[in-house]
Amino acid sequence: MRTLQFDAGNTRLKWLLRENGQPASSGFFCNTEDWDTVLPCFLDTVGKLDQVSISIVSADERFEQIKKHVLATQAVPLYKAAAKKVSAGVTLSYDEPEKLGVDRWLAMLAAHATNTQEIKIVVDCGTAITIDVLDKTGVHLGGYIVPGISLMKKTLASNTAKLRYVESTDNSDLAPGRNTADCIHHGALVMLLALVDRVVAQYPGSRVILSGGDGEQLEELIAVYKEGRVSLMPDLIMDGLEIAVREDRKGCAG
Ligand SMILES: Nc1ncnc2c1ncn2[C@@H]1O[C@H](COP(=O)(O)OP(=O)(O)OP(=O)(O)O)[C@@H](O)[C@H]1O
Ligand SMILES: CC(C)(CO)[C@@H](O)C(=O)NCCC(=O)O
Ligand SMILES: [K+]
Repeated sequence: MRTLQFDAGNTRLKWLLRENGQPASSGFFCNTEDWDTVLPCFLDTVGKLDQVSISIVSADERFEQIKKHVLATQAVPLYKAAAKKVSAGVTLSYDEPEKLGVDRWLAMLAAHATNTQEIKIVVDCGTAITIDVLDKTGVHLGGYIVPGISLMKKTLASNTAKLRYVESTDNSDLAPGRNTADCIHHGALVMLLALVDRVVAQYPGSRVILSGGDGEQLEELIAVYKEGRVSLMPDLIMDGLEIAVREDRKGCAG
């Protein structure tokens, strides 16, 4: 069984190829690339697939674009995940589940499936940063949406005369900056960490489950990391996508 998974975010289209459920290879395309050129090439070289599944939070046209190229190159079912009120032991707090970003939903499914009997603080550090709180029984208590690190810095650059966008330098330094670049970069990190630490402090004994493009640089900076209560799970959304497909199959069979 060969499954190709896509996680289409607002910055990148990530893919993961699984052989019999196990990750075999992975990569990404940037949203700024010409997908009409890169996707057909990629789908031609990836080999025969049995299934393609997708989590998408970027524009609907992007889904149509991926679908067009998948169906043109592979005779496979394409599964598009959507948030639900209840599935795989997770109960969503939204009255309108379809309004929740599917990436958040899938991250919660995968976090709950770790089965650790702890409150989970699911932190996904992508273009936007989302924090979702799941109680021990899988009930979603709610969440937060804030700009991601790059977005915070881009916003400063595009709304001021004297600030320019700066790439991160020494990531783990949280000291007050002594030049503009450090003031901006350390400021973004401290803001984000203050938020995460504050949410964690509200739920004693909770576990932080961390994912997304900027997840790794935050891991060791989160206060409860020292207590062994941070789990970096880079494939969180893809793991959630596996669970969602499995649950949907069960639903069809039953
Ligand atoms: N190779 C890379 N290309 C682009 N961004 C990267 C890369 N590696 C790390 N990043 C960081 O990852 C962040 C984007 O994270 P990610 O790729 O998870 O976002 P995304 O999936 O597009 O976002 P989202 O799912 O939130 O819409 C950027 O802010 C950037 O700092
Ligand atoms: C917040 C993002 C952009 C994070 O990728 C995504 O989950 C999304 O577009 N959500 C829709 C709004 C919501 O989740 O309430
Ligand atoms: K994401």
